[in-house]
Order: sequence, then structure tokens, then C-alpha cells
Amino acid sequence: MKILVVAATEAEIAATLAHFNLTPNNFIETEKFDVLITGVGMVATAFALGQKLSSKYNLVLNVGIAGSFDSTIELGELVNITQDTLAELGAEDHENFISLPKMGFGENTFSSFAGITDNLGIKIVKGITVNKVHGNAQSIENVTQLYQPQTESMEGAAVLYAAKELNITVLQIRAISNYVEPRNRENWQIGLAMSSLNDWLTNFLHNHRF
Ligand SMILES: O=C(O)c1cccc(C(=O)CC[C@H]2O[C@@H](n3cnc4c(=O)[nH]cnc43)[C@H](O)[C@@H]2O)c1
Repeated sequence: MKILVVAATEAEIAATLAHFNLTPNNFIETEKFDVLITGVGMVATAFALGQKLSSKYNLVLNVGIAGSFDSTIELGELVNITQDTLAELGAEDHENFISLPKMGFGENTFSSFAGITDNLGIKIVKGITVNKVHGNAQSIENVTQLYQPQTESMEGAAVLYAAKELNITVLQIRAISNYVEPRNRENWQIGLAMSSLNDWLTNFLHNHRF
């Protein structure tokens, strides 16, 4: 089997690349796994996956950092995002929001395959994927009312969607770098999150078997 590891930025998995003596590049091939650095956001992610994702992979592993709406999740903690929603896709209706399904244009929520998510020992959460990182009290309140999300990233649902389209098993493992709150960049713990993510990822790539 072969894994495609998908990350938005090289920085998020730099420690794993160094651990395996891999020279950073946007696409790295090894015997057991390949690595795709997509760039930040859904558009860059969809384009990169459109070029590189194929049925030669048995598992797509989306990794990165993420924001948390859930104060019971600690900074640096790993989460397994098994349900992820394209939160902004839809239409404004004056003060209200009409989601894509309500408009009649199909699904906005995608899942990872439950069969392999149960035994990882990582908290299972539901997330949203956004173009614009939340940093305003009113918009955080609005999106919380709409979806009750626990996490937020800028790529997750795009990866789950691409994997579903090709019927490839997918996992999304992220480490929490910040709480979703009125913007205060000084509270972010990006180093802590990257360190916990890369500890898990190197171990997983050494020991995975399915
Ligand atoms: O400086 C900023 O405002 C900023 C906002 C989001 C991410 C970054 C990064 O440096 C990392 C890029 C990566 O991080 C994911 N991420 C992390 N926290 C959040 C969040 O609260 N909301 C959405 N995305 C988040 C995201 O997937 C990016 O790819 C800097």
C-alpha cells in the first residue's frame, strides 16, 4: 500500500521530512509514502490533489495545524477530524445564510472512513473548512450557531472531498495551534502544535499497518 501525506505548508511537516532525510519539495516520492505540499487554502489544495491523487494510493493522510472552537481541547492536542464542512459555500439571505445543500446544490460535508479512525486513540471531532480564518466575535458566534464546529482549517474538507471522489480512504489529523477567538496572534502556539503533529506523524509512518 502507499500513503499520500498532504500538508498545506512545508513548515507544518518539516520535522518529519528531516526525520526521514527527505529534501523539501512540493512533491516527494519514497518507497512507502509520498508527500504533497499543496499551499494554503482549498483552491491550492484542490489543484494539487487534482494533479497528484490517484488510485495508486490506499490512504490519503491530511495533516496540519488547526484552530479550535472547543475550549476542552488543549493547545498542542491532536484531533482526528472525521467530519468536515465547507462552511462558507452558500448564499446570504439578508441576515441569514443558506448552505449549499439547502440551495439544492449537493453536499457540503464530507467524512473520513470510520473503519480506521476508531483505533488511533485520537479525539474524534467535527470541523469546518474556511477561506477566511475567523477572528471576529460576531462571525464566530454566527458560524457556531450554524454548524457547532469543534475545529477550523483552510483545507480539510477539500481533501476529504477529493478522496471521496476517487473512493480512497482518508484521514485528517491536525494539532491545535490556537483557539478560534477575536484575533490575538500572540496566543497562538504554532511551535507546540507542529511538534506534537510531527511526533505523531513520524511514528505513524514508521508503524502504520492497514
Ligand atoms: O497569521 C494568521 O492569521 C494565520 C492564520 C491561519 C493559519 C496560519 C498559519 O501560519 C498556518 C497555515 C495553516 O494553519 C491552519 N490553521 C491554523 N489555525 C487555523 C484557524 O484558526 N483557522 C483556519 N485555519 C487554521 C490552516 O489550515 C492553514 O493551512 C496563519
